[in-house]
Amino acid sequence: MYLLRNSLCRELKSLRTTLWKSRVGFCRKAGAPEKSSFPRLAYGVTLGGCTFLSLHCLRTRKVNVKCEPVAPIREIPHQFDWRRLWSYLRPHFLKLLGAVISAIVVAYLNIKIPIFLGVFVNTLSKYAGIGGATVKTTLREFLADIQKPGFHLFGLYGLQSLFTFCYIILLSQIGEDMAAQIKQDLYRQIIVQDLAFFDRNRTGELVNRLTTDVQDFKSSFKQCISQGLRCAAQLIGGGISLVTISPHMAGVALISVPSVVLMFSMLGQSLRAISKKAQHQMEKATSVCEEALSNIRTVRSNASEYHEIEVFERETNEAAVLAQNLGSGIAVFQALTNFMLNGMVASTLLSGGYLMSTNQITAGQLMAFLVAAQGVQRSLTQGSLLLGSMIRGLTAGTRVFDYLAVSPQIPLDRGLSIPPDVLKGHIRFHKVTFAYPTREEQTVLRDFSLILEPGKTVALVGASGSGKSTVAALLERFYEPTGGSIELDGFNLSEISPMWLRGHVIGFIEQQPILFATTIFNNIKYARPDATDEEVFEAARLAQCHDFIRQLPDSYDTNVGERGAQLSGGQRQRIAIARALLKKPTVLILDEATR
Ligand SMILES: Nc1ncnc2c1ncn2[C@@H]1O[C@H](COP(=O)(O)OP(=O)(O)OP(=O)(O)O)[C@@H](O)[C@H]1O
Repeated sequence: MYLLRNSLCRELKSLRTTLWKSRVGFCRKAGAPEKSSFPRLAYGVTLGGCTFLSLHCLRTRKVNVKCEPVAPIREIPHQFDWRRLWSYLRPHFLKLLGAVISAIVVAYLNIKIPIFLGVFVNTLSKYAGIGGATVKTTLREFLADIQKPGFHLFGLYGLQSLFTFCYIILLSQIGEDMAAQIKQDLYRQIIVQDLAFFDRNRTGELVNRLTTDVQDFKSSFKQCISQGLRCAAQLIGGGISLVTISPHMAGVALISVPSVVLMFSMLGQSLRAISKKAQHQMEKATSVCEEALSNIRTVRSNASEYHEIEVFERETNEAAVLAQNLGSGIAVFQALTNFMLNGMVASTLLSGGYLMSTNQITAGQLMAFLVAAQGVQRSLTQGSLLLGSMIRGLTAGTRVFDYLAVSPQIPLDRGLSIPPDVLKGHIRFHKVTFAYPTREEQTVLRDFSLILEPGKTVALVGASGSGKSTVAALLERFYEPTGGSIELDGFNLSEISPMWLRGHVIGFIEQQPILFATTIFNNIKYARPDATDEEVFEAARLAQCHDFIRQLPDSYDTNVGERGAQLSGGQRQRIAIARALLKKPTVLILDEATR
């Protein structure tokens, strides 16, 4: 303990000396005269479990500005938000209209084609059994006769292909644009959320929203518009042409349609609930593997590989069972639909045969009727298949839109910034009370008061879990106090823009600093992308990491690996310190950054 304390003191002293030497650079940033600048440059609010004690816990004058208690995160809706969907579709309205019209035209042509096919077959059937005429006469007559119905039929086939091409290409463009926009909005929405949001939601789940859910939603949207629209139009049109060709046979054939529609709605409801559960479970399984893989060192050092495999297997098996339940539901639905549809065709043939035997309809009419009935049957089969995709899409869409509807309690860029000549770095915690939003029943700070004078190095000391990091987190405005107030140079922190505060005032080095999987140079520059190379090197020198970086084979271009895994813990911390120093912060917080 004693040694640890001494070594920490040494670290802090050396850092303080370095900072002292660099005071000129910091002064300029703060816009203050060079001589008096160091005091305002930094509070090293060193937050350590066993560091030396220099805690100012003062009861100070009453403040007027009172922080509002943190409101609970807004309840998110769980109904599909059609209005939001429309907001994404509106910019593509013309294309969507084009796609819808093309799909309807295709459906209309699909209805018309059997009728023209019937005429075509009737013309062909005239030549059945002609053997006495000369080949030449027969061919000429045949060509003259068949020309018109043939031209119509092939014309319709051509148009059908053209409009199919149109709606597919238009829907593909709309779907891709919309998915990209949703992804971007979702990412923008997620990344600005309060830390409480990230305390509540696992990374794997969030990544799932951005990838799988958006993908599912897009595919389902495209399918529903193209096939769904075509199915519906064909169903209606097919029904009309069946009635037109033969009302009697149509009556027999369409008898099963209402029951299929009824089944659609009844089964759809329960299938959607199963789908929601299955997707949630799949997400859970992904989170498990994401967490294990991203913390592979911890898994390995605890020899927990087999345990992780077991957990993953359990979660995926559960997901598979739920997915199978969904599949079974869809299978039952499709089997019933097929049975009804086949029954419909068989009864149509029976009644058609009878009508033909009594000369009430021609062979061409029966042919036309059968093709139209087949179209209706195909539409219903496709509709039942579509149902699964639609359920998946609606569930995924609901989850994506739910997240889009969540707004952060602490908007990132709203609030005031203190002019450089006013900014001194005087900090005051006044009777601060705080409980983490995810654990409201546990008060971490109660009536906590603290004054931090500019130019002082203050250490907070306390047992593990006593709230030292929490003080730093509140100063960073990661969370809002539930009571009391925090002031920076007399301004209530809750009125100050968090973005400005974190970007210009506070340099924060976390307890376990994380680096990005890029070069050391980029990691340091991350804090200030506009910094010059020299400034980056200078920050590294201040953090005493310049020398060891130079000794690495690729020097500043060394890739640090995922989360900085290819560096030692101490090296990671020093690079994180350099990153914080590059901002030339007015207040520097070291949360046991140099253990
Ligand atoms: N994100 C969080 N959500 C809920 N509770 C939290 C969260 N972070 C910390 N806590 C709880 O708040 C209390 C204070 O935690 P804090 O990290 O401030 O302690 P600390 O004094 O910095 O501890 P240490 O010296 O071990 O770093 C602890 O009981 C901890 O369990």
